[in-house]
Amino acid sequence: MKTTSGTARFTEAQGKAHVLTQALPWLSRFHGATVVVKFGGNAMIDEALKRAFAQDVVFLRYAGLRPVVVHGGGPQITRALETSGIKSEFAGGLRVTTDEAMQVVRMVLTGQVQREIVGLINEHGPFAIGLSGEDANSMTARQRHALVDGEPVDIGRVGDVVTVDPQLIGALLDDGRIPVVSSVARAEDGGVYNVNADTAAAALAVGLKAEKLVVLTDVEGLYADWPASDEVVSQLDADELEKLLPSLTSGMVPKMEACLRAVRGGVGAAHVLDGRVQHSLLLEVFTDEGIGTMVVPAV
Ligand SMILES: Nc1ncnc2c1ncn2[C@@H]1O[C@H](COP(=O)(O)OP(=O)(O)O)[C@@H](O)[C@H]1O
Ligand SMILES: CC(=O)N[C@@H](CCC(=O)OP(=O)(O)O)C(=O)O
Repeated sequence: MKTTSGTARFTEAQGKAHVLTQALPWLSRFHGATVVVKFGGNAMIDEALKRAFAQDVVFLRYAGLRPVVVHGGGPQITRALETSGIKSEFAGGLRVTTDEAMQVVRMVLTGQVQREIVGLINEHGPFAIGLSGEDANSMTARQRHALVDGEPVDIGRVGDVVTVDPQLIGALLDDGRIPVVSSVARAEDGGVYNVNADTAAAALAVGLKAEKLVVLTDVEGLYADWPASDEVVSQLDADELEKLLPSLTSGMVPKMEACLRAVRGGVGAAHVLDGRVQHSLLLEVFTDEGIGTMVVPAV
C-alpha cells in the first residue's frame, strides 16, 4: 500500500492545472498556425535534448499547430569532412563549399541528421517525413557570396534561396505530417547548393506564410555585447536589427539575417532560443515568459 498527503497531492495537481490554463490563450492564438522550427547542429548536443525536441514538436502537432522542422548539422558536417580529409573553413558565417565538400554536406544532412530527427519524431507516431529543397523543387537557390570585411568572396556551391514552392510541404501539413527539411536546394543549373539552415528556415517560413520562426541554437539568444557580456537582447524590431547586422560576427550573421528576412517577409515574429535548455520550444510557444531573443516587424 502507498500513502501520500491529500493536501500535497492536491497542491501539486493544481500547479499542473495552472500550467495548462496558462497555455490556453496561446493554444487558441496559434491553433492552425504554421510554425517553422530550426534545430541547429550545435543544439543537438545529447540524446536527451534531441528526444525532448522531438517531444516538443509532436506536442505542437497535437496542440493543433502545423510545425515544420528545418535542421542544421554544421558540426556534424565538419566532422565528416575531417574524416574524409577535406579542408573545411567558414567565411562570413558560411561554409566554403567545393564540389567535393557538397557531396559530404548533402550526405550528412539528408542521409544522417535528417534521418535521425525523423526517427525520433516517429517514435511518437507516423508524423515525420524527411525531404530537402531538392524534393519537388521545394526550394531553389542561386549562388551567393560571403561578405568578408565588406567585400564579396566566392565560397563555391553555397546558395541563397530564390524560390519556395510551398505545395509539397503544404500538402504534407494538410495530411497531418511533420515535414523535416534539410537545407540543400535545387540549383537553377540543375545541381544542388548548400544553403545555411537558418537561411533555409527563414525562406520556408516566408514561403509557407508561417506565424512564427523559432531558431534553436547553443546560446541564450543574441548577446548585446558578445563575447564580452552575456546580456541577452530580449526584443528588437526589424529596423533595429538591420542597423545591428554589420556589427555581428560568425554564426550570428546568417541567424539574425534569417530573422530579419522572416519578419520582413510577413512572418509574425522570429525567435532565437537556447536549444540546450530542454523544452525551450514549448516554453516559448505556450507560456507568458518570453525567453531568448524575439525579432518583431518594424512599427
Ligand atoms: N552576438 C552574439 N550573440 C550570441 N552568439 C554569438 C554572437 N556572435 C557570435 N555568436 C556565436 O554564434 C554561435 C551560434 O551560431 P552557430 O554556431 O552557427 O549555431 P547553429 O549551429 O545553432 O546554427 C554562438 O555559439 C556564438 O559562438
Ligand atoms: C552554407 C552553410 O554554411 N551551410 C551549412 C549548412 C548546415 C547548417 O547551417 O547547420 P547549422 O545550423 O548547424 O549551423 C554548413 O555547411 O554547415
